[in-house]
Amino acid sequence: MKVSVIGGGSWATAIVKILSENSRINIRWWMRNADAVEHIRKLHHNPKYLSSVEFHPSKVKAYHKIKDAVKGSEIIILAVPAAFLAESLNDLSLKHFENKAVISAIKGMIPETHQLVTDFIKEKYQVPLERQAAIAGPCHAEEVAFEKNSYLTIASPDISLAENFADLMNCRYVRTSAISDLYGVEYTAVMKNIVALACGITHGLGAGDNFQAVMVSNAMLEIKRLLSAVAPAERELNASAYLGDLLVTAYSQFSRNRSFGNMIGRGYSVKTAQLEMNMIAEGYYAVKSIAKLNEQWQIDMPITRFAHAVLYEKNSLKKEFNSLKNSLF
Ligand SMILES: NC(=O)c1ccc[n+]([C@@H]2O[C@H](COP(=O)([O-])OP(=O)(O)OC[C@H]3O[C@@H](n4cnc5c(N)ncnc54)[C@H](OP(=O)(O)O)[C@@H]3O)[C@@H](O)[C@H]2O)c1
Ligand SMILES: O=P(O)(O)OC[C@H](O)CO
Repeated sequence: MKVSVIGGGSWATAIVKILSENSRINIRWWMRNADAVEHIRKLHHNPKYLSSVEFHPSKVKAYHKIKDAVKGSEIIILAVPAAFLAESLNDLSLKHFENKAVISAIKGMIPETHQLVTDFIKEKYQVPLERQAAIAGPCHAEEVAFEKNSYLTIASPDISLAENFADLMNCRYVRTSAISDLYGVEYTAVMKNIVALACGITHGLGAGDNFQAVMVSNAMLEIKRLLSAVAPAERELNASAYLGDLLVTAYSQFSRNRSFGNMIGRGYSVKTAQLEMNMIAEGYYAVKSIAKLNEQWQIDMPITRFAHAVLYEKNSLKKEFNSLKNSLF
């Protein structure tokens, strides 16, 4: 089976590693960086992300032209930050997606349209949601590189697609399961990045573990209100695809969003924090989309409101922090 992976960052690299464990799969891997493609072809490592991971050339072929990477594959996995997805897929048209399953590994929203990734793919490339799935769960790329035990949940309205893809990703150190709650896991993934960013900001401002625990508990309630309003369904929010994903991002040393927020809380500008990070904090873009959508939804979202006020309204950090403190319980 041929599987295309779109993206050259940490998560794409981790996904290629996981899929390489499966003897049934050949991987066609696209990234925008031509030098990195050459490096992988010659030296079998991604030079910039998870560079210790080695790829077997008979299993993994790297491409710089996206049309070559998707040729003949049955599954396309999207693993670029949401802000760069439209640009990355620019050379593809409807025919490149015909009869293929599309799996989103992205935990963000399309900034220009404020769409979930699967809605964007449905609208632009006419791939119905039943042919799409999302990869969810608490799993940092860096830990995949070290083969630390991890759990992923694959969500699709077509449960057999979710189960089949979950089966492909199951390996010695990754255990997978399948659910049907596509929108639920996508919105949760977007929200947990916003929450981690806000946790980072408050930590940078001097808040401790006590406050963070209150933030995370309130965040679960914020997520619950959001999901009840925009994607009502029966779901187990304590499952690892929801609560677990929130916890790992809010607490892990590997969290980009938390680190980014922490720098903002310590007084860095957005530009400086982005330069310092060298990786993408999805939450930065997601805050803007969720705040915009909430102008219509009108859901009580104090943590999103706080992050938006600090990042986009340039309000006083201290004033916004005080107002956040008064909104939590
Ligand atoms: N990292 C994780 O542990 C993890 C886990 C689960 C889900 N995710 C999700 O996976 C998605 C990808 O994140 P990531 O962690 O792999 O990101 P990352 O490691 O920060 O890599 C960023 C990627 O974006 C590309 N990029 C940067 N600026 C760009 C631009 N202006 N135009 C086009 N491409 C650009 C980079 O290409 P160059 O290297 O060429 O600059 C690189 O391939 C995100 O939605 C994230 O939430 C990540
Ligand atoms: O945990 P972070 O902040 O690195 O976010 C990246 C991904 O969204 C993790 O799920």
